[in-house]
Amino acid sequence: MNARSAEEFEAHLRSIGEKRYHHLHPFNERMHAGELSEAEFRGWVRNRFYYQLNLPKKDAFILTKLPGRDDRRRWITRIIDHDGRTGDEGGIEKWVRLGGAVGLSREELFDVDTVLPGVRFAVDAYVDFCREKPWLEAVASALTELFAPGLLSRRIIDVEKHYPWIAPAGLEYFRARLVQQPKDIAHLLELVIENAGTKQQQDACARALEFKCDVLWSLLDAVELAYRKSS
Ligand SMILES: O=C(O)c1cc(C(=O)O)c2c(n1)C(=O)C(=O)c1cc(C(=O)O)[nH]c1-2
Repeated sequence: MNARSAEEFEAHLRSIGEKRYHHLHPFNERMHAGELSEAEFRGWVRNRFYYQLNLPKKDAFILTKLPGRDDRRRWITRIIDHDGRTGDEGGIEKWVRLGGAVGLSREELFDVDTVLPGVRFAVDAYVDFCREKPWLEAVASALTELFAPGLLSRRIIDVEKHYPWIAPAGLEYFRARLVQQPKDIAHLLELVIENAGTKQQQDACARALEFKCDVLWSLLDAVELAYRKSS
């Protein structure tokens, strides 16, 4: 089979997100409708923090595999965006502030032994995927970011509207991501579309994106199951 054209390939990748991205998950739908209890919201922030903590690690695995210096120079900004550097607190610290806004201490957030088993399983699978797979597939697994800006914009609006007990300053993480994400998305698309030259490589990238949709979906499944009863 022939490889898809660049346009067809990108359209195919986007069609996967339209069907399988976690904006469709019932937990996210309830978040946007204002239906989450405080315990559910707090449970999400606490468990999603494990994902946040692991993003720079999986990006570091990918960094070691990227063949070109220019791409490594661009990729390394993803690690700094989360870990921060002098004068820039970074995304992990912003998530700690979100934790504070929903009543979670720094100690509770960093106590990763209490992360839900399903969340740990999903996030660890993502890190392992990025450690083990060839760089093209590992990079492609981040393509869920293509669909994040729409979700994040809605999240900022709907959380401010429906959850007045959360101080708006706690949402700074999401506002910062909206500024940072376009450069990440441009780089991801460039790397994947220019380097997946064969049908087999394109299919492997599509499967990586599907796998990542499953990671995000499973994370929310675990949170939904654990906290729904306590509400
Ligand atoms: O809140 C979200 O819905 C959401 C989703 C995703 C995503 O689609 O993977 C990311 C983020 N946020 C995010 O903030 C982020 O920094 C990020 C990095 C990555 C990645 O896989 O490299 N995904 C995401």
